Amino acid sequence: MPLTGEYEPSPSRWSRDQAELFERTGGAEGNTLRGKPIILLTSLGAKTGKLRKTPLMRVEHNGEYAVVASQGGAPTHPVWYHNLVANPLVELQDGPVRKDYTVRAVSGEERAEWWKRATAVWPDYDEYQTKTDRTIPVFVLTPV
Ligand SMILES: C[C@H](OP(=O)(O)OC[C@@H](O)[C@@H](O)[C@@H](O)Cn1c2nc(=O)[nH]c(=O)c-2cc2ccc(O)cc21)C(=O)N[C@@H](CCC(=O)N[C@@H](CCC(=O)O)C(=O)O)C(=O)O
Repeated sequence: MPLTGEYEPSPSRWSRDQAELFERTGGAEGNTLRGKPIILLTSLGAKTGKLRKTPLMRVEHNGEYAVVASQGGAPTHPVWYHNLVANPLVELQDGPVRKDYTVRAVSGEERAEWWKRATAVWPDYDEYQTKTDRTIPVFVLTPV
């Protein structure tokens, strides 16, 4: 059941423009960052209940995805992190395919496994982790 609500564009122009181009073209355009594939995550705002759309690196394995709340190694989590904690039902669009997923934060061995997959796509995640004391959260999305 797709998420319903009013879309609230991100104040981050870079991310908003890519999210809107990706969605407008059914994932045919705006689908990479420095040549690496991205996905579009739609989450429900933890405070506003509005639909938030966030482009993130595409980390996929056997139909599940991981999203990494890195925000470039900033000292705080990206705000969308709080949406996934509060509302662990999201939509993820990969190319033209958009599906519903349940979300869970992973830790320990499972996180290490997904972290390896994530850095295989986007090696910069390792560098981001050296820039901050916070453990960068990794969420795994399982199709509903
Ligand atoms: C600017 C801020 O964005 P953010 O949610 O912190 O997310 C920051 C970034 O992670 C986001 O811009 C990502 O898209 C950046 N980004 C990646 N960011 C990552 O963290 N990881 C990635 O792998 C990643 C890849 C990527 C690829 C392409 C691209 O264009 C951007 C990419 C934002 O949208 N703030 C809103 C609030 C958004 C929100 O969700 N509000 C909640 C409240 C949440 C709460 O505070 O409880 C609500 O509506 O209720 C505002 O200030 O009004």
